Amino acid sequence: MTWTRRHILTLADFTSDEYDTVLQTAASFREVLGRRTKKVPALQGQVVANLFFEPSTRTRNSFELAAKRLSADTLNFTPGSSSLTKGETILDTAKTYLAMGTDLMVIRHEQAGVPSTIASEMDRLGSRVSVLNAGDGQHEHPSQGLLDLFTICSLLDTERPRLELLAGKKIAVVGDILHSRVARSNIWSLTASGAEVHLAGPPTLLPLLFAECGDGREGKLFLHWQLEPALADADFVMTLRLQKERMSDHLLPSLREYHSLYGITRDRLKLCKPDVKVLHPGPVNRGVEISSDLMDDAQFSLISQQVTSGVAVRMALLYLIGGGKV
Ligand SMILES: N[C@@H](CC(=O)O)C(=O)O
Ligand SMILES: NC(=O)OP(=O)(O)O
Repeated sequence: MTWTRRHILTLADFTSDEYDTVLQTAASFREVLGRRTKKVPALQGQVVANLFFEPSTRTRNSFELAAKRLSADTLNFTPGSSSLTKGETILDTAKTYLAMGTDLMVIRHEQAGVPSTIASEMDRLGSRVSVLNAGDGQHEHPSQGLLDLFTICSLLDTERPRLELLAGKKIAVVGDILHSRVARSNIWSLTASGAEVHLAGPPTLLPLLFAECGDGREGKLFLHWQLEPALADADFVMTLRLQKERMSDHLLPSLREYHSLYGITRDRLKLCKPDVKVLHPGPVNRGVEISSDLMDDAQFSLISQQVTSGVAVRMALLYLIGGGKV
C-alpha cells in the first residue's frame, strides 16, 4: 500500500516492509530532534487537526509537537469547550474541520470504530484527508504499538532499528488485556516481528478469544492466567494499566490483590532475563500494575524512552502520510 494519504486505523494490515519504513523514518527524525533547530519544512502549509474526544496527555501532545516539528499548522479540539456541547454530531464536527482545510485528522474516541467511520465519511465526500487512529475504545492504538516497537528495536540497534531484531525474543504483556487497545496493536506488531508474545492477566481480563489470530501467527501468541510462566526468561515486560473507565462490572476483588498477583516488581523481574526491560504505555497507576520504585529505575524502565520515541514515530507517520518532503 502507498503511504501518501492513507488512513492508519489498525496495525492488523501492516506488512514487515511498512514496519521497517516507519522504524527507519522515525530513526531519521530522532536525529533531526537531536539537532539545535529540531524543525524541518516537510509539511509546510498542511493542517493537522487533533480531535481528541477522550482524555490524553502523551498522544495528543506528541502528535501536536510532531506536527509542529514538521512545520504543519495544528488545530486542537477539546470536547468540553466545543460545539459538541450544543448538540453538534461527531461527523459534523469532522466535516467542520474538513471545511477549514484540514489535511490530517488525528482522532481519539472512547468508542471503537469512530476513527474508521470518520475516515469512510472523508472518503465518501471525495476528500484527501487522512485519518490516524489515536486510540478508539478498546480496539486499537496503532501509533502506540509503533512507538513501543521503535523503543524496543532502538535498544537492540540504535542506528538501524528494524523488525527482524525481535525474532525469537520473548515479550510478556501483562494486565488488563481485555480492555487494552495498546495490547491489541502490540499483538499485531510483535507477532509480525517473530517475537514470542506471552499475554498474562486474571481470567476476567484475559478471555480465551485471544487464543487465535486466525492468520498463522498462533504459534507466537501464548496465554497465561498466572504471571510466572509469562515472565520466565522474558526479554521485555510490557505492563498495562487497568482500564477502569471501560469496566462495567466488578472484575477484580481489589487493587491490592491485583498488585499482589500481577504487579510487576523488582523481585518478580528475577524470573526474567538479567537484562530485561520494562515498558508501560502510560499513564501509570503507581503501586498497582508496577511498583513505584521499579517505574523510576533507569536500569529496567523504558517508560521515559517510550514517551520520547512517541515524537519521532508520530513525525514519521505524519511525514509518510502527508507526503512530506525534507
Ligand atoms: N494511554 C493508553 C493506555 C492507557 O490509557 O492505559 C491508551 O490511551 O490506551
Ligand atoms: N499512552 C497514551 O496513549 O497516553 P495518553 O493517554 O496520555 O495519550
